[in-house]
Amino acid sequence: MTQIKDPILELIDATVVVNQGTLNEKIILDHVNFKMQAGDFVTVLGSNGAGKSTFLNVIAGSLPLTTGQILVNGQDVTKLNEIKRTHLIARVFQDPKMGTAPRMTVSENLLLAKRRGQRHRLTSRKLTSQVQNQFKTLLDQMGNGLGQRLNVATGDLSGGQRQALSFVMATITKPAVLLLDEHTAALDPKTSAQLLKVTDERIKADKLTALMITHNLEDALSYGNRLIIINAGQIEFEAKDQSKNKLTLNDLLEHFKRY
Ligand SMILES: Nc1ncnc2c1ncn2[C@@H]1O[C@H](COP(=O)(O)OP(=O)(O)OP(=O)(O)O)[C@@H](O)[C@H]1O
Repeated sequence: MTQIKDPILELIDATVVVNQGTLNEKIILDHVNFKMQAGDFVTVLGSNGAGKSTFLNVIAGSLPLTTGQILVNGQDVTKLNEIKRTHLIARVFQDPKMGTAPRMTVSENLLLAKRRGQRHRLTSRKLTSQVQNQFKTLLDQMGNGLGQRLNVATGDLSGGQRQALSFVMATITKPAVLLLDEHTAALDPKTSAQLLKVTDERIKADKLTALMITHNLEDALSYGNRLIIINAGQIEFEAKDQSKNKLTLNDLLEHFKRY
């Protein structure tokens, strides 16, 4: 008998209505039911305005649900705001400037990230050589010279290095759920491909549970064990494991023709 594992993330009838009671009232997340098991890596597709960021926003807690529930590791986090969810959920945005403090050095930013969700996280900026070495090892894995720039102000990094740092910061505490919001979209093709490769390696190595929004259909096919398409605030299509592996670019293009 196969054992059914408890989900890491669960959305139950998750709904967001904006401008309620006005002429502009609109359902932007429409009774979404969704579960992720440990190690699931879901690529998220959808046209502009489909509701992809809304989906990630409600999971992160930056947008409250109007009705419904969100559970992480079985804990009801529906009423917790974004800050109170940071020990469970980490996010990397499209803009390399988000998520890092420009005047702080690379290692100071990493130290803050390492202490995320802990009390007294601002007590000291001092780094032991052990922690410094740990940071260097992590950054060297990014393969873009970041490991040589531990004492450089983050604002002086290239966009690609800064985005790689944001990714390391988001994953350093092995969050229960990792949200990637088009995190490679602002990078040139080579840098983007490199960050995607290490993203995939880290998700697999640490068995992270991750959602990645992308507009790149090939990336959505190449990465992850699940793929979803959001339209009008609903999950309209889902493919998993073998059925995802069988999907082709043409299948996705056909799907998008309907919108
Ligand atoms: N706080 C809000 N108040 C009002 N409308 C909102 C709010 N947040 C999102 N919307 C609307 O909800 C719809 C979905 O937006 P969302 O940003 O989730 O789409 P998206 O799929 O991420 O689009 P894109 O690919 O362009 O980033 C859009 O029509 C948007 O204008």
